[in-house]
Amino acid sequence: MTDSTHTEAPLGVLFMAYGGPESLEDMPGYLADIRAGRVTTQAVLDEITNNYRQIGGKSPLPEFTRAQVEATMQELQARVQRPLKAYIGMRHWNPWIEDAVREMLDDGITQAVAIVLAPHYSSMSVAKYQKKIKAGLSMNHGHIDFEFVNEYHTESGYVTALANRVREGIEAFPEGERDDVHVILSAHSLPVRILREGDPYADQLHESARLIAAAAGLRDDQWSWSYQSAGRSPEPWLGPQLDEHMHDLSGKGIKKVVSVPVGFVSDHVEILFDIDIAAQETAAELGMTLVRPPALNTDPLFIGTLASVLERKVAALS
Ligand SMILES: C=CC1=C(C)c2cc3[nH]c(cc4nc(cc5[nH]c(cc1n2)c(C)c5CCC(=O)O)C(CCC(=O)O)=C4C)c(C)c3C=C
Ligand SMILES: [Fe+2]
Ligand SMILES: [Fe+2]
Repeated sequence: MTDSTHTEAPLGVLFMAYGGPESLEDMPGYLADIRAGRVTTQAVLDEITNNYRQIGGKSPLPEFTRAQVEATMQELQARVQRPLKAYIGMRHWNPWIEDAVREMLDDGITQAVAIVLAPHYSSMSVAKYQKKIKAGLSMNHGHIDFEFVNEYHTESGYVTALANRVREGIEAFPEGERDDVHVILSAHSLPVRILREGDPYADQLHESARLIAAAAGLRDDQWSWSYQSAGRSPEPWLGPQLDEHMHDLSGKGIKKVVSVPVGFVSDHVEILFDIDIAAQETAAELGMTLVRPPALNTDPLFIGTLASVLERKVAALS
């Protein structure tokens, strides 16, 4: 296809992420959005604000997202003939997805690809981001042909990058101890009801975990699965939770642990507080050594994965 068949506007590339507060003053509004109108008690607000205070008073997620977008766009534009333009939209905070969509319409974008910086599909995550795109289009009475990346949990670059993190974590222990090191792969918990609803989230996570463990050359008894960061709502959430799982492993005599969250692609509060502070406290109580290698952030293998899945969607539009 020649360039003359395309409109003059570039092809839009919309990157979506969870969003994070840029200061502690943002916390009430941020939580109100996440909790979708349900009342947040002062105690919960204070607890979560304090968690953010301990990781530096703001979320590093917006900054990591911008760095991931810049790196991915460089690689994607080098592979694709058409001019591209990147947009960032967050689900729970500024810059909102709906505003990014309005900007795309203002720029005259007619075709776009969209991706969430979360590799696993769920009706409670990726589907909600996509609904916000549709809401943005409808509130602005506009139309853009979108191709959506739904998931990328088995992509080889993503799997290899995390397997490298696993090995890096194990190698943090002295050589003679490495056979005794146990690897915990984890992801954000969701309410148990998603299983009855046929949601693919749990299956996709387990598939990623098996591939990562195999790529890292782990024995079956050398790794296990756990959920983390369950929300504060009364319904049951998928488990085991990281804290109880660590107690269980400790009871079996495991005292050296590497923690690799596989559902998050950058460092933020669910890692920097829930693992680096809360789980480290549990480890200290249990006499365990816990090593947590860095998240994927701008790892070239991960950025290559994002570029590849987006490239396929761009091709589907051309
Ligand atoms: C797969 C689903 C989810 C991912 C991934 C996820 C990432 C994520 N979450 C936070 C911060 C918070 N999440 C909170 C609640 C919450 N999170 C999810 C799902 C995912 N979050 C759910 C279903 C809920 C419960 C919402 C509700 O209705 O109550 C909260 C609020 C406090 C709490 O309930 O714990 C915070 C804060 C970050 C930073 C993040 C990173 C990508
Ligand atoms: Fe969340
Ligand atoms: Fe959370």
